[in-house]
Amino acid sequence: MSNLSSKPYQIGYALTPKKEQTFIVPSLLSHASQNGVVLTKIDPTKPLIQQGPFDCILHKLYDSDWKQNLQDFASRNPNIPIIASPESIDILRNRISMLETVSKLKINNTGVPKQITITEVTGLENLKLNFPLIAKPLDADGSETSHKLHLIFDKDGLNNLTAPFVLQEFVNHGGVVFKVYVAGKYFRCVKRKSLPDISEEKLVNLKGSLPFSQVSNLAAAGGGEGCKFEKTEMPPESLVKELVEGLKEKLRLNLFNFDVIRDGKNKENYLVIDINYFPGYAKMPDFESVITDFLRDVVHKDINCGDN
Ligand SMILES: Nc1ncnc2c1ncn2[C@@H]1O[C@H](COP(=O)(O)OP(=O)(O)OP(=O)(O)O)[C@@H](O)[C@H]1O
Ligand SMILES: O=P(O)(O)O[C@H]1[C@H](OP(=O)(O)O)[C@@H](OP(=O)(O)O)[C@@H](O)[C@@H](O)[C@@H]1OP(=O)(O)O
Ligand SMILES: [Mg+2]
Ligand SMILES: [Mg+2]
Repeated sequence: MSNLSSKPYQIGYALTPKKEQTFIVPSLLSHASQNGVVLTKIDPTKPLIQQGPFDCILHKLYDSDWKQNLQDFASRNPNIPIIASPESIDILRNRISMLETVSKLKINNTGVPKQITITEVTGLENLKLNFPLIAKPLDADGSETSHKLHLIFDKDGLNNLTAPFVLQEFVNHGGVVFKVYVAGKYFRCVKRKSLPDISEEKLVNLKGSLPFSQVSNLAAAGGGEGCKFEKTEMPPESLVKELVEGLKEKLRLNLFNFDVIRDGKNKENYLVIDINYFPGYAKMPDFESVITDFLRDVVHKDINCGDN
């Protein structure tokens, strides 16, 4: 189906200023408009039903007024797709529910690191986890603090953390993380630099904790430290595909990415460590055509966006 000779599809978007800056770029706008897709900014503080008309809504905002605004729009316009339903997005805003989805898939050789939630910072003596650990804020709500993680080398490193947070076992994985970007029918796995392995010998000399933030973004452009990074094999395509299909179905989401690491102790085993709603697609090659094709598929109902 083509709309190139008829009216273009109107996609309303509601994004944070940061997301708008990185995603709504001239190359996307021009590729989309050449292919019959126009992206129009929504004012999230005003009723959606008074804006538009839209053929589809694309958003990454979480506050309750916005959710109400979306709901009012959806009940009046049940046939207009919304990317994505707040209920699905909320699953990814909590680092426990996020990874529970992976465990439920029960895919061979694929799991998540051992992790527990800490709601108060007392009584942390008998943790059934092995050091080193990573502390991650429980809420993955897109704030700067939600990306502030700590490597914890010993018991002392557990002091001065702000609850609630997740304590996750650090898994040696050869310093490379695989990021799998999903946009509807499309997916692509890329390599990024990650934290280096921590051997038992090294761990003896490491004390307390070490803060870090968005380590994989630092190497988004340049790759890793030369040869070893280049030589790192990608995970099997069949496994990536199974994860993509499983997560799309369980989460009822079409726009997300997830981080996967290969267990250094057992190289058949893969662990999913993070899933993000509507990540930084502009870092992906051909992102303009991938996103435009996806939006056209959604308007054509070739892709189901959930409830409406
Ligand atoms: N359990 C783990 N074992 C080893 N390395 C890990 C583990 N968890 C996280 N990492 C490393 O820390 C990085 C950041 O962790 P994570 O992806 O959970 O944080 P984030 O702030 O949600 O990241 P993003 O920017 O992708 O949203 C990962 O990309 C990986 O390099
Ligand atoms: O652009 P946004 O503000 O959505 O930031 C997202 C960021 O994209 P950007 O680095 O291009 O900005 C993503 O990076 P990649 O995984 O794709 O590398 C990832 O960190 C998401 O978790 C972030 O979303 P948040 O968790 O903060 O809501
Ligand atoms: Mg991550
Ligand atoms: Mg994340």
